Amino acid sequence: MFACVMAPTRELAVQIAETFESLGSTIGVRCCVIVGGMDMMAQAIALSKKPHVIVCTPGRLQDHLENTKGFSLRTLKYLVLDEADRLLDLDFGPIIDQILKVIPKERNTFLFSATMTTKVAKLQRASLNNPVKVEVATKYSTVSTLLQHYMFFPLKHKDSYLVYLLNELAGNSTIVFSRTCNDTQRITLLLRNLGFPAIPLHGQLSQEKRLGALNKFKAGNRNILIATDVASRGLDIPSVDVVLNYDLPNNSKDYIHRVGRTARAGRSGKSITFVTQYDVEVYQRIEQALCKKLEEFPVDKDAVMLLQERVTEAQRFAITELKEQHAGRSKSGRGGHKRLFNHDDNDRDDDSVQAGGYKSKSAAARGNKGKKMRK
Ligand SMILES: Nc1ncnc2c1ncn2[C@@H]1O[C@H](COP(=O)(O)OP(=O)(O)OP(=O)(O)O)[C@@H](O)[C@H]1O
Repeated sequence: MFACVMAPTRELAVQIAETFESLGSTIGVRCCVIVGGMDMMAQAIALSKKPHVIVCTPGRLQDHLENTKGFSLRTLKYLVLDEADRLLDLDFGPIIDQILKVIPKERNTFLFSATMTTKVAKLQRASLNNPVKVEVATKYSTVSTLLQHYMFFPLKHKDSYLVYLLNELAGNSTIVFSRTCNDTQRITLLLRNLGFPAIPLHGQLSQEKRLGALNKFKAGNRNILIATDVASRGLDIPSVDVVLNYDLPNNSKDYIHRVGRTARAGRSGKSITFVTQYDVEVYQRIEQALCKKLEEFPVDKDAVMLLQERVTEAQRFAITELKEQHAGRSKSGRGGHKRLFNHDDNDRDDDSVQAGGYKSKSAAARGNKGKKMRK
């Protein structure tokens, strides 16, 4: 083992491993990806073949260190932490501490992130000797090709504004960030009921579904990805035109990472952040961190209000469908399975998307009331 590259999400680890694999034959490097949600045994076999590089998420790496016979990091020369500030924070920190105890002190450590922690206690985790800091900018900066906007409206109209905006932006490849797994699923169902090609990505989907969603979005089969912050860091999808912050990010760092999913490598992109009466303070802190005031996105409020009736109806059906999914899960006797959404629910994505848009059971039951909304 030569190098270990760690990333906070499975999707990012897989992306990094794909880059190594595509370079592999040219540079003669064998890489192995070790992330949660995949078969431990297959990974153990891959590790036994002594790859030069492993790309991993911290939890699964720790799992292998503890349980896979013959596997250790004693010969490690390079440790890379991608999205290092995230890996060093409280969620992952204790696992990283454990891992660092079993790797050589004599090594090169690389920390990468668009936002880096200044907290000494966190940086101490990485046990650096003679560190060198390379900084592109001292403040949180975004690229000039990214046009950033906000929209301000009352909370009760949030879904109508989302639908209005997606109609306005039809044809663009868009990531919509929401705060919770449950709401991510609800918004997806709501949009599908209105004919939008939306697909969810969140931590309560199986690993297969998570990667499947990402691949469908990348391939353009669905051009609206509804995601939690699991998609906010590191993912490099060149086709993303727009980032919508349906819910505000928890802090300005997360804002930087989310909007960084568009306008990559010199391309242009757009971000629009939803601000309701309850979000003003957090939003102002984000603007302060950016050192700039964003422009309001122009909205035809009358057009938004005209959508309200159909959006309300679609909301009702989305809630019913969510309940159906929960009930289906209990009936199928998968009580021990702690996922909110079972595999069958998500398989419907393949079965039910037709040329005219998604047709759920509930949508089918109400006939053409669920007709396509997009222009
Ligand atoms: N020197 C370069 N010349 C041309 N393209 C580049 C160069 N460096 C990176 N790119 C391209 O820019 C895109 C973004 O690169 P990458 O994903 O490494 O960025 P990053 O700094 O990790 O971003 P983030 O951490 O915010 O996701 C990729 O598509 C990559 O191929």
